[in-house]
Order: sequence, then C-alpha cells, then structure tokens
Amino acid sequence: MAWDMSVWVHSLAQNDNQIPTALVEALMQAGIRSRTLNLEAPKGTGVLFFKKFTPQLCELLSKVSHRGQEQVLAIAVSPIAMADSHAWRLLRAGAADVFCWQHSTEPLTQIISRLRRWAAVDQILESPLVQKNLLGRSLAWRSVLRQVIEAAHFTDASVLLMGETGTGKELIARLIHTLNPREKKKELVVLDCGTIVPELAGSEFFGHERGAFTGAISPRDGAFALASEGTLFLDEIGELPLGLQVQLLRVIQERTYKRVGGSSWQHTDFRLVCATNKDLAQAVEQGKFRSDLYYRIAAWVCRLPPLRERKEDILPLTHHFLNELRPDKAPIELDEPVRQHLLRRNYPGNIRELKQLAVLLGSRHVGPGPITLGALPQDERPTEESEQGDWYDVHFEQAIHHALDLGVGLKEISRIATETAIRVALRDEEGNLQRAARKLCITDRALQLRRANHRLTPDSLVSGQKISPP
Ligand SMILES: Nc1ncnc2c1ncn2[C@@H]1O[C@H](COP(=O)(O)OP(=O)(O)OP(=O)(O)O)[C@@H](O)[C@H]1O
Repeated sequence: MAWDMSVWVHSLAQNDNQIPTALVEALMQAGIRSRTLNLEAPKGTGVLFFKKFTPQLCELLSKVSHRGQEQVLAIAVSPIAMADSHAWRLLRAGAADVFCWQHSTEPLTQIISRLRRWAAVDQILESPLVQKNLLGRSLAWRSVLRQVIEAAHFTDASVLLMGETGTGKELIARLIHTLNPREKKKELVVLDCGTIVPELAGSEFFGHERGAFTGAISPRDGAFALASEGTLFLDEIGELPLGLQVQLLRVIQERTYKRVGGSSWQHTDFRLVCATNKDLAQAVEQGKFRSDLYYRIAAWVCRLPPLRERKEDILPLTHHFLNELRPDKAPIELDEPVRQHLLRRNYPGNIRELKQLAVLLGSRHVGPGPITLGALPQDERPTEESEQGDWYDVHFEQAIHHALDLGVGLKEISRIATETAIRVALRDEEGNLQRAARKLCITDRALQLRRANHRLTPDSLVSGQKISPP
C-alpha cells in the first residue's frame, strides 16, 4: 500500500522495554514508521502499553485518544489477566481496542493488522472523494467518517444512519454506495419512506405487472429491482408503516419478492442503507417499529453528529458554501462579528441551515471586503434580551423540564448546570486548568476549589450524571 504510515508507541512500564522494542522492530519490518508520543500535543494513531489498570491510565487514554477520536490500541503486558470491567473502562476512556499481550497467540501480527486496517481507512478518509464532498475536520466528524468508511469499504453489511435533519445522512449514503467494492456495481436507488403514498407503496417497492390495478398500463420495476446489484437507500425508515415493515423484512431475509399482480418470484441482491432522524431503538420499545427488522437493518449503526457537536466545522463549512457560489472569484472573508454570530447561533436544521444562511449572506454581500453584520437578515439579529442567552437551545429546556417533572429543585439544577459547565470546559481544554478557567470566566483558584470540592475530572462523563430527586 502506498501509504506513509506512522504510529506512536508509548509504554507505561518504564523498566521493561522488551515488548515495545519488539513492536518497533516489527513495525519497521512491516514498513510502518514509529515515533515517540508527544504528551503535550498527542496526535494520530498509537499503541499504549501498560502494566496495571489505574484511573490515571484512563485519564491518559482519554487525552491521547482525544476521547476516542484518534485510534489508540491499549495493550496490557501484565502476567495477570485484566478484569473485564477494566477493559470496558479503557474502551470507554477512548481506546479503540484493548487486549493482553500474553493472551494473544501472535500479538505482533495482531497489532500490525489492526494498524493496517486503520491506515487503509484513513487513506480513504483523506482522499479527494471524501475531503471534497464531506467537509469537516472536527474529531467528531472524522470519527464518524471512519466508521462509515470501514462499514462501506470493508463489509457488505446493512448500515443504519441516525442523525438529526440536515446532518448529511443522504451524502453519507451516497458515499457508502461509492465505496462499496462490489464488482460490476449498479445504481443507488433512493426511496423516501416518509413521502410514499400508501396506495402506491407496493408498486414503489415491488414494481407491478400490466393491469395489476387501474392505471397500471405497462409493467414497471420497483425499488427492489432497480437497486439489484447496487444500493437501496431507504430514507426516513422510521416512517415506514408496520404493514410495509413485514414485507421489507421478507425481502431482506429471502432476497426474493413478487411484483404487484405478478405470480413469479423475482430475485434481488442489493446493499441496504437506511436513515432516520428518529430514535429507532425507542420506536422498537414502543412497538412502532419491528424489532426483527431493526436488527436486520442495523448491522452497523452510525450516528451523525449535529452541528452543535462539531462547532469547529462551522466556519470552514461556511467558507466552503460561500466559495462554491463563486468558484472563479477570490474567496470572500467574514468580518469578526459575523464569525462570532455564526459560531454562537443555533442550527436546528444543521448543515442544511448553515448552507442556506451562507448562500443568503453571499448573495446579500456586495463590493469588496469581508461580509459584515448588515448582510444578516432581520430575523437573524439578536434582540437585547436574547443577546445574553443566544446559546440556549431546545435540549437544554427539555433537560430542565425533565428535572422539574422529577421534582428536582432550582438549587440542584443550578448545581448540576455549574458542574456540567466545569466538566465540559475541562474536557474541551483537555484538563488545562488555566484555559478552562478562562473559558468559564472565573479565576484559576476558583476553578481549583470547585474541582477539589466536586472531584471533577475532564473525562467524568457529563451525560452519565444522574439527577437525584429530593
Ligand atoms: N459534511 C458536509 N459537507 C458539505 N456539505 C454537507 C455536509 N453535510 C451535509 N451537507 C449538505 O447539507 C445539506 C443536507 O444534507 P443531507 O440531505 O445529506 O442531510 P440529511 O441528514 O439527509 O437531511 P434530512 O434528514 O433532512 O433528509 C445538503 O445540501 C448537503 O450537501
């Protein structure tokens, strides 16, 4: 593979360098460069050897893997087997994989195969196909792209894309089709389950024979036939009525179907990609979505992050959309207040909404110089009251609602909001107290005191916190 691969190797077992040295040699023989880990600014894929599980190991893993967004292999070199619970904690802290050196028959080959697969995925990730169409350098986005690439290119499994509206599910479905290595691949067929007219659903999926119903003047292929040897993308799968879910399940299992009005079995063979902005697992619990179908379509589940979880992509995406409008002209810049506004505002419609706003800004902007606040439409401009709270969004309100329903009082809500803000700031600043304090607009000392009181660490999970009613 013409891919310059480099990984860091770090060992916490300082007095015992035999195994890391053996790995470095094996990597060299495999054509993989190794380097030492830069603890101040860790970056890229790596292998971390450790002797014993400790909470500090979790903190280190969280840091060097950027909370699981860089690929880090954690390998125990102790003769004592690692407890399952510890292995799970290491995975939760960000390890991409965990195993014991002693328990593996061929540890070096095992490590090198993993690193090779990860490098092959990263090679596709950095290719123009991905970089030109699916913009975003944030770790959250890159991590989801890696999952998608692995599922698309190295398996033929059905993929379920979950994500809010406008997060790029259709774009990803197209990428999965393009990356599918099937030979003689045919079309990508898109069917929006949310807009299918119930009376025509059978024909849309299965096709029909001539005279099958009034208006069926000639035979017609349905989605299953058109997608054969290609990809079937079922958008808004959560909207599929229960009756159609049964029929779809049959086709997915048997790969055969009959046209409406037909009597012979037709064979089909497609790769299935489904998308939804609903919580399908919850729909299964509520009996609104068949569990057998869910497990068939969700062999790989990829959750696309909303824009609020990848804020660092907002400005690059805006520039991309602005410049897409005028490819032959000099790039348009954004004035600082406009940049700040774009970073602070909410995007319930995610990237689609950002794209529309960028197009509007581009079309309202005249003359040379950067885009200034005047280009923002009237309803974008914050009022005096809203200015303080323009970070506020519907999820925050829902969480408060939930707490109040549970009988949690204002004091407890305020305490948790404060602790959450501190944890998030510490996590975002990778445990750097000064930077986190600056972000929180408090002194370093005040942050130290609060941290000591609440024993807060950057990787104690914010979302895992339970609110206890009084
Ligand atoms: N990473 C990205 N880079 C560039 N453009 C993007 C990216 N993600 C999404 N877009 C653009 O945002 C818009 C919405 O994307 P898409 O239709 O794929 O979202 P979706 O999740 O399928 O939305 P919905 O659930 O509403 O159907 C499209 O114009 C798409 O080109």
